[in-house]
Amino acid sequence: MQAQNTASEPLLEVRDLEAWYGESHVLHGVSLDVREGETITILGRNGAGKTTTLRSIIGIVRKRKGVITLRGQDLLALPQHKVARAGLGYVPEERGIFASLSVDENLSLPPKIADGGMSIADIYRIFPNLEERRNSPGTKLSGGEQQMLAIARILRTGARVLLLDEPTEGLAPVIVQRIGELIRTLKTQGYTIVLVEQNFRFAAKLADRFFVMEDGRVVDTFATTELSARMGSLHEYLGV
Ligand SMILES: Nc1ncnc2c1ncn2[C@@H]1O[C@H](COP(=O)(O)OP(=O)(O)OP(=O)(O)O)[C@@H](O)[C@H]1O
Repeated sequence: MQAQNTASEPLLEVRDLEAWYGESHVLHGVSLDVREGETITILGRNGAGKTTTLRSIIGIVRKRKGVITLRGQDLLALPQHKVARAGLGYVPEERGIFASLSVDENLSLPPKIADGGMSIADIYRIFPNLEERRNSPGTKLSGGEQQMLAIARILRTGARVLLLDEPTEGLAPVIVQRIGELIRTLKTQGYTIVLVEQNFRFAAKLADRFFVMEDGRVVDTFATTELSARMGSLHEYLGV
């Protein structure tokens, strides 16, 4: 069947994705898709395979099978550095900033992968707290500041599709709120966002659609408008 219109076609599509760490078969057929400008959230218990899904998309996990396309381009065939160049930015759970370098230095280092990356001035406009800390080394930043710096670094590159792994983990509620505002700002600027979250209440305010993972598979998907009707089954999947 023909697609009805191009606007609803996925920008990023993952189909029947399987992945392995060595001999350990971890993903058993993950299927999900994200449209341009959309925010999706991947939910699931610890060990369900959420992080592995992001790592497989970005190409850190190399032993994979299935289909991953971005704007129709086959990402499975690309070496990792070319995946980033296709316009994907990944913020890992461990944040990956340079601890010994200052905020300014961290923001000066990311490679440009596409046009439209934010300037350092743009970054400081949306992260005023980072500007106040611009000469502080990464080690001296709070968890929330580190998270913001990790996201800011990706925004410097020009990536328009952001894969964010548990950005709120371990952060105080007031900082979680700040991260939520930031993601909302990015959404209004047209970024496409894949958010892995355990904090369901946080994700509920941001996502357009949800994908629920269990044992290396997507077992449910629904739009935010269906959320209240799904609460019962979600409690079961997530054990919350
Ligand atoms: N480097 C690794 N080597 C071997 N097995 C791994 C590795 N990383 C994760 N796993 C296993 O893969 C499975 C999926 O883990 P993954 O980190 O993707 O889950 P997750 O849903 O992101 O959970 P969490 O919220 O705990 O990070 C788990 O069984 C985990 O133990």
